[in-house]
Amino acid sequence: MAPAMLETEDHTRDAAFNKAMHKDSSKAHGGFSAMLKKDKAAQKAAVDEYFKHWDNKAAKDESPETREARKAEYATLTRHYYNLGTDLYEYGWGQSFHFCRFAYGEPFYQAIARHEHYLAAKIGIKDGDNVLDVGCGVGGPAREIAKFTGANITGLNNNDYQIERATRYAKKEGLADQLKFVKGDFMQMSFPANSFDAVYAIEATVHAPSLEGVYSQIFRVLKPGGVFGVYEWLMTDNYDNNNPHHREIRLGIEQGNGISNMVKISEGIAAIKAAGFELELHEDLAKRPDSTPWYYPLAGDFKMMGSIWDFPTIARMTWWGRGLVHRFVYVLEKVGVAPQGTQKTADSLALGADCLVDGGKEDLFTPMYLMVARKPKA
Ligand SMILES: CC(C)=CCC[C@@H](C)[C@H]1CC[C@H]2C3=C(CC[C@]12C)[C@@]1(C)CC[C@H](O)C[C@@H]1CC3
Repeated sequence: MAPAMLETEDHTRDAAFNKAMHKDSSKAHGGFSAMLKKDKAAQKAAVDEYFKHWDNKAAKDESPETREARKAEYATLTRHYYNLGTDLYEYGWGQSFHFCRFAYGEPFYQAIARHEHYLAAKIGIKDGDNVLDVGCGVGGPAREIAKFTGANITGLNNNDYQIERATRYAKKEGLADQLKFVKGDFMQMSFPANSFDAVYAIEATVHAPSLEGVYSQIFRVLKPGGVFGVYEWLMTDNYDNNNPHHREIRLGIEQGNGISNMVKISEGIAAIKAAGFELELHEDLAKRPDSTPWYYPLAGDFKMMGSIWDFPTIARMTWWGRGLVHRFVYVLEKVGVAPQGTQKTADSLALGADCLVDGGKEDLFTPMYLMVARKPKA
C-alpha cells in the first residue's frame, strides 16, 4: 500500500482561523450558547470547505478519485468538521466524544466513564505515568483517566477550538498540573521518539487517511515495552463495498463524522501489526451479549434508558428531539442569529447518526474495536 500523503501543517493559519470563527466562544458555558457566538463569514468558509467533499457525491458514484481527494485533505476536513460540530456534540452528548457499552440499568454518563476506565485498565496506566491521548476532543476522557489513574496526560488535537475548551475544563476541575493539550497532526507528531509510557486513542484515529500511518507515529513516540490501547471505528468484515446499501451506510457515517477513509476490521488489524506492534488483544466489544446496544441513545430508545435522569440526554438524540433543535436552529439561522451553515451541519450529523444506528443494527460497523498492542522492548 502506498504511504499516505501528509498535509502541510500551518499552526499560525489555523490559530488565526480559530480566532476569526470562534472568537471568545470557547469561554461560553454550554455548547448551545457557544454555537450562537461565531463569526458568520468564517463559519461559512468552514462549511464550504467541509461540504465540498460531500455535496453531489453520491455513494453509488463514489470513485477512487473522490476518496483520494478526501484522504489528501484529511487534516483540513477533520479540523473543519470539528469547527462546525463541537458545540452540537457538547450540547447533545457531553464532553466525552465516544460511544460505550451499557450494563443493565446503567446511567449514560456512568457508562461513558466506565468505557474510559476499562481502556485505562486494559493498558495498565499507573500513577505518575506519562501518557498520550491521541485525538483528545475537549478532554472528557483525559480528565476522567487522569482522576482514575493519577497519570499525567498530554492530549493531542488538530483543532484549536477543542484545545481551548479542553484547557479551560481542565483548569476548572483543578487538573491543570496533570493535563496538557497540544496542537498537532497525529500523522506527523512532533514529540521525540520513545517519550510516553502508554498511549491511548478513543474513537479518534479513524480520522486518519491511513491507520498504518497514525499507528506508526504512535509506535515511534511510545517507549519500548510501552502499551497502546485503542477503540477503533471500523466496518466489520460483513461490509461489502460492492453492495450499494453498505456503501451508503459507510459514506453516511464518513460524511456525518468527518472521516476521509474508514476501513474494515481486517485492515485495522493488519495496520497495527504493520506499524511494528505486537497485538496482545483484539475484540469487537459491540459483539458482547449486552442487553442494551451501544447505539441505543442515538436510536432514542427510551425503553432501554438506564435511569430516569437520562431522559433529557436521550430526548435530545431522538428523531423528534433532534428535529426540534434542528428546526429551532433553522429559524435562528433565517433571522440571522445563528450563522449560515448551522442547519446544514445539524442535518449532516443527523444523517451520520442514522447511518451509525443502521450500521450497528446490521452488524456492518463497530465504534469499539478494542486493540491492545505493545511496542517490543528490543
Ligand atoms: C466522530 C467520531 C469518530 C466520534 C464521535 C462519536 C459520538 C460522540 C458522535 C457521533 C455522532 C454524534 C451526534 C451527536 C453527538 C455526538 C455523536 C453521538 C448529536 C446527538 C448532537 C446533537 C445533534 O442535534 C444530533 C447529533 C447526532 C450525531
